[in-house]
Amino acid sequence: ISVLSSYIHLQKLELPHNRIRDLSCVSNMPSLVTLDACHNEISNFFEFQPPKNLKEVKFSHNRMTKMKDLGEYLSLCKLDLDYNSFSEISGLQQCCKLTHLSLAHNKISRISDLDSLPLKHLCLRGNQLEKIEGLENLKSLQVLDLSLNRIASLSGLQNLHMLGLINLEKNQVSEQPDYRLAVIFLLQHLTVLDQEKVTAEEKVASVNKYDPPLEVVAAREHMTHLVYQLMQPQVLFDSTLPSADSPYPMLVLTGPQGCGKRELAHRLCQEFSEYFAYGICHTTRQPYFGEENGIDYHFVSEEDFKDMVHMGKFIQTMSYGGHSYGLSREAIEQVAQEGLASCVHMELEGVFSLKNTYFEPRYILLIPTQLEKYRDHLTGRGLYTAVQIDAAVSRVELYANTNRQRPGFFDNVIACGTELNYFLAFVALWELISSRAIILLLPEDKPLSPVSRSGKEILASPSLNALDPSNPSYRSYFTRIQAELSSHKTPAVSGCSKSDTNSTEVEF
Ligand SMILES: Nc1ncnc2c1ncn2[C@@H]1O[C@H](COP(=O)(O)OP(=O)(O)OP(=O)(O)O)[C@@H](O)[C@H]1O
Repeated sequence: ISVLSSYIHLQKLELPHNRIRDLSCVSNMPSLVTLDACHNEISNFFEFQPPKNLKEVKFSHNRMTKMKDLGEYLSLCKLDLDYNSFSEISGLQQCCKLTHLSLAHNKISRISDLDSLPLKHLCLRGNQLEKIEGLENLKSLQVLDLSLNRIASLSGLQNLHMLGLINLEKNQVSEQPDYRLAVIFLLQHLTVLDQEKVTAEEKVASVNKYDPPLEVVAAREHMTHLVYQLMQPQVLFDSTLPSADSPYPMLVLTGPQGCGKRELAHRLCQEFSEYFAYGICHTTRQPYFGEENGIDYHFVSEEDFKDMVHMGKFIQTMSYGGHSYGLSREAIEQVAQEGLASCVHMELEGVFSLKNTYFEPRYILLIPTQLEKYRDHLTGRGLYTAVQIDAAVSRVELYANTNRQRPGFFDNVIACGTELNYFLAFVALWELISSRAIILLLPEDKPLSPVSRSGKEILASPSLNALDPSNPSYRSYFTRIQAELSSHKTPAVSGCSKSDTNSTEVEF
């Protein structure tokens, strides 16, 4: 084809299906924009002077073995090198306009050197790849074909946020169970996987499998307990039986770990002992110093807990910090048989679960408003590792979000977080209950006030002690803040309001 050397104005050159070995004539075509030399016998890679505007090159089905630096081919946008014998990707770093690259059916065993490219389409079908690597920075990648390789894992696919189409057919990984759902979950913008459209159902199923929303987890958990319960001989829990007009009264205090809800629950049951008793949950964690079995929790082994689940004993369960927690039907029934309402505390997931049951508790959210103080408080307890503290603090936003996004999900919200706020939270709770704003279903004939003492006496109680679970009397901690209180007016803290004007950090 040396005769073509005189065609110096050529912009488009198509030479497919010949026996061409030498393309040096292209050096005389400075205006060339597209070059198609596929199905030839070329073994030299780009052996010609770079035409300044060369955008598209097709060299598929040739005999090339080694890539070289294409730094001078600055306009290159599309490069088709399928069906050659390349074993390595190299020399493309400077091709700052390369958006389409195809190297299908070569002998490439590693993805390399593509980092800085603005690639939108990449095809490496039919190579010898064993893992997905070197793609993390290809933020513009929209189409990726890695089919017919030896890829065994999906790792390396994360961060490809623009990817809409991927083909991983004929790799080991595509044989794995739930492979489709895993890919769809990793690549949230995917529309086509392995040449099949991704359906809306698959998208929902993938999220439900790998990051299920709280409702889904709760629904599954509820179903499990219900099925196990139905498999047992039926026992009538008559004190808590649902009835249309008066559901059994229950109060659930919820909020992140160590926010003070447990202390408030105990305190409430002390002060309103004619109305409330503490619903004792089961847990598989070890008791902290000062905690008593049958008062704070029923402390049980993992095995016993599992047995209880299988015997349908629980209304709800939850895993938190590597331990299991559960509220049993019997715990509630015991309180109910004494003619009392149950007061329990639990994490948000527990609330979602309870909402599936026939119980109709009132839910009060206690939310720390000042994250740093909450963190200090958890640290000061000396019970938690840094990871546990981070986890607890990070969950505050989950509570705040739930409250913001689901009006009415909690019956009341009380700000807490500092010791002073714990006190204020109690006062708020006390006011809510006294005014019957939350427990609407308590018997009307009982006068609603703290049974033992007046409000002032509660504050002045000498028996009250520090807020520290390792202290045996930590359930009463109010004296410690008395001094602080004397310099404050008792504010009217009510549900859904922020009690502390300085506490502006968490919006709920
Ligand atoms: N049955 C349950 N379902 C869901 N969450 C529960 C249940 N029982 C307890 N929890 C919650 O699990 C978390 C861990 O409980 P644990 O008693 O181990 O923590 P803690 O450090 O003493 O904190 P807290 O003072 O909030 O109880 C707490 O937020 C607690 O309210």
